[in-house]
Amino acid sequence: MFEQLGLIGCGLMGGSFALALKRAGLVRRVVGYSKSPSTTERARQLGVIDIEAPSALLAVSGADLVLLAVPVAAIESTLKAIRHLIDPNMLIMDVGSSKRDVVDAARRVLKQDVGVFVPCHPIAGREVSGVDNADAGLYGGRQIILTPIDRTLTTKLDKARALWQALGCEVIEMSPEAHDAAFAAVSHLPHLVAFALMNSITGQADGQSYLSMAGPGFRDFSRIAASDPQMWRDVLIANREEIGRQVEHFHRALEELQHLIATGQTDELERLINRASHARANWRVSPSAR
Ligand SMILES: NC(=O)C1=CN([C@@H]2O[C@H](COP(=O)(O)OP(=O)(O)OC[C@H]3O[C@@H](n4cnc5c(N)ncnc54)[C@H](O)[C@@H]3O)[C@@H](O)[C@H]2O)C=CC1
Ligand SMILES: O=C(O)C(=O)Cc1ccc(O)cc1
Repeated sequence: MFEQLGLIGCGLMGGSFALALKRAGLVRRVVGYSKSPSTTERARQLGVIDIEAPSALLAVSGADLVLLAVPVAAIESTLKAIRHLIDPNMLIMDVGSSKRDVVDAARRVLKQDVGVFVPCHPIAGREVSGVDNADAGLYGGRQIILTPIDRTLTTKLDKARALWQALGCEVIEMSPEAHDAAFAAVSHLPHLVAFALMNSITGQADGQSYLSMAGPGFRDFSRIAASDPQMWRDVLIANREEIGRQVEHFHRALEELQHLIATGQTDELERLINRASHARANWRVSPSAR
């Protein structure tokens, strides 16, 4: 049981975390801060937070648990804003979609106090953002990746693991580097491709007319293109090296298919589609992707 959650970033992820914690009876009170005062006010009106804080520092004052649920490019400035009130009794976590940049920022800003920070990435979320979409059930049954570093205190890591498990998550641990390599492939590239697909169609003279005829396959494929622009701008920039590698792999795969189509190599084309089809059919849907 935590006395006080200091929530910085009262949006989809932060708001859902606060609601989940409250529903599980794991927190006595939630003090929240978001950059825009109207968002913080809305979070209180919705019962996501109990008290509005006028600054990140004041949200952290008196907290034994702190969650940073802001876009990844805002993590460093947020840590700078709160560092004077960080004490050894606190557990500080984030939910950012990239991890190397986040741990680098935490090392730079927190220095000898970095051990209280446990970097987290819930493989839960949606293409919508904002506190109005906050949902106490968002995390249940999902995977959560923890990316501790050498300085992360074992006591804090254990506490973070127990907390996410109490919210019904399956906890996985890996290095920030391994995380960023994997999620460049299975999350960041798919979002990038979805953005590119939408722009490629809408950039054509008849694009709107084509879109008006699209069916369920297009709907499934393109859903994530509606995701939050600021959040994704930050993630794509933060993990640019790994994403660059994945874009090259993807280019090669696309060019190979394009070549087979252009040259009418039906057998080889079918072999490659067959490979993709089997891989997708045999993909054991993890809890986080259900
Ligand atoms: N949306 C998703 O599906 C997932 C998002 N994430 C990560 O979660 C984090 C938050 O994303 P969402 O909740 O989806 O975004 P959101 O836009 O719903 O919420 C972010 C909140 O942070 C506030 N904010 C922005 N800059 C701030 C600052 N400097 N100080 C204080 N508040 C600030 C915004 O006003 C907003 O209320 C991001 O780092 C994202 O990478 C992780 C997993 C899934
Ligand atoms: O909308 C979806 O299906 C997602 O994939 C949500 C999501 C977005 C970003 C993350 O870092 C993790 C999950």
